[in-house]
Parts: sequence; C-alpha cells; structure tokens
Amino acid sequence: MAIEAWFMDETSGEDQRLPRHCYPKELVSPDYLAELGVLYWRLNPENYENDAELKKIREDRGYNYMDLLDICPEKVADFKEKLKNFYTEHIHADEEIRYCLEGSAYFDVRDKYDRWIRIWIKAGDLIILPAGIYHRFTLDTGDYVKLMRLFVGEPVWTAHNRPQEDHPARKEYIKNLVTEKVGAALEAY
Ligand SMILES: CSCCC(=O)C(=O)O
Ligand SMILES: [Fe+2]
Repeated sequence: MAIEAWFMDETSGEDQRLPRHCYPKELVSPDYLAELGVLYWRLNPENYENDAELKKIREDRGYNYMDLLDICPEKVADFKEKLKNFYTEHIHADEEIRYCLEGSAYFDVRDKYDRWIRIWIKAGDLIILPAGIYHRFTLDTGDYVKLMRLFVGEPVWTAHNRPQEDHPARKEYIKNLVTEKVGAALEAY
C-alpha cells in the first residue's frame, strides 16, 4: 500500500496530533508527492540492520551518515520546545531523509499552491523531503516514533524558518518545480 497523504483542513483549530482531514477527505497520490520532489520507499523495518534494499538506496544516494532517534515525551529532553520547533514551518539546505522504524508521525509539506499536505509515516516508510521544501513535523496521537536519520557527509540539521524566499536551496527548489511543469507541458503538447 502506498503511503497515506491528504490535504489538511487548515481552518481546524484541532490538536496538531489529530489527522485534520478535509471533509470530504482529499487524498494525495504518490505521483503528486513525486511532483513536489517527495520520494518514498516501503521497506521491512525489522530488517534495517541487514536490508539490501536500504543498503542500495544509501549507496545510490551517498547516505554515509546514519543515526537513530526516539521521539516521545519520556525520551526527549526539552520535549515541548523541540516539538514546537519541529512544528514550525521551515526548510533545510539539504534533503531531509527519515526512515520510520517504529511508531508513526506526520510530516506536513507545502504543495506548489502553498496548501498543506499531511504525510503519515509508519514503520517501514522511508521518505525524502527535497532541500528547500517548506515542511514541519509532529507526533500523532500515538506519541511515539523511532526514526533513522540519513545524510550525505557530516549532518547539518539547521532549520531555516519561513520566509526563506532568498535562500539558495529555496530558489533551486522553486526552479526545479517550474522546470518540471514546463517539461510536462511540452510533453503533453
Ligand atoms: C525529527 S525529524 C523531523 C523534524 C524536522 O523537520 C527536522 O528535524 O528538521
Ligand atoms: Fe526539517
């Protein structure tokens, strides 16, 4: 099954840990996520230490750095503060690569019309957010996730909060979005 993603009800004042579906639900396809540069694999989370598929992804994309992160109120120092930062809309200069090994959580990304899409990651979901995409992160009501973080070289986790229209990674991201659109239009012609 493909990863679950949907357009969020942005008018709702509900808890950020709730799904916040629109009514009726508006699901988002993996193709549309790919158009935004969001990539996704479903792997076997029980086998992450000897997984040939994961090894290949890491080799192909140069992810030589790896660490594991448990996120839940009991295990994270300054939990409230951290979660608040994760849920503040931001970009990075590099890809954000997260592999969910246990539990579940939400990544919200902005689409090209600035709508929020909520992506529900569960055990086995590996997602890559491209550099320069506006996003944020929250736990769901399960209040627990175990994540593998991957990176090319020495990791830089710096978050640049919106607005970042002059950031090189943002400009590059927008340029690629536009190029893709023109490419698709030419193909259709
Ligand atoms: C802890 S993983 C997700 C939060 C996030 O967007 C980030 O770390 O930049
Ligand atoms: Fe991030």
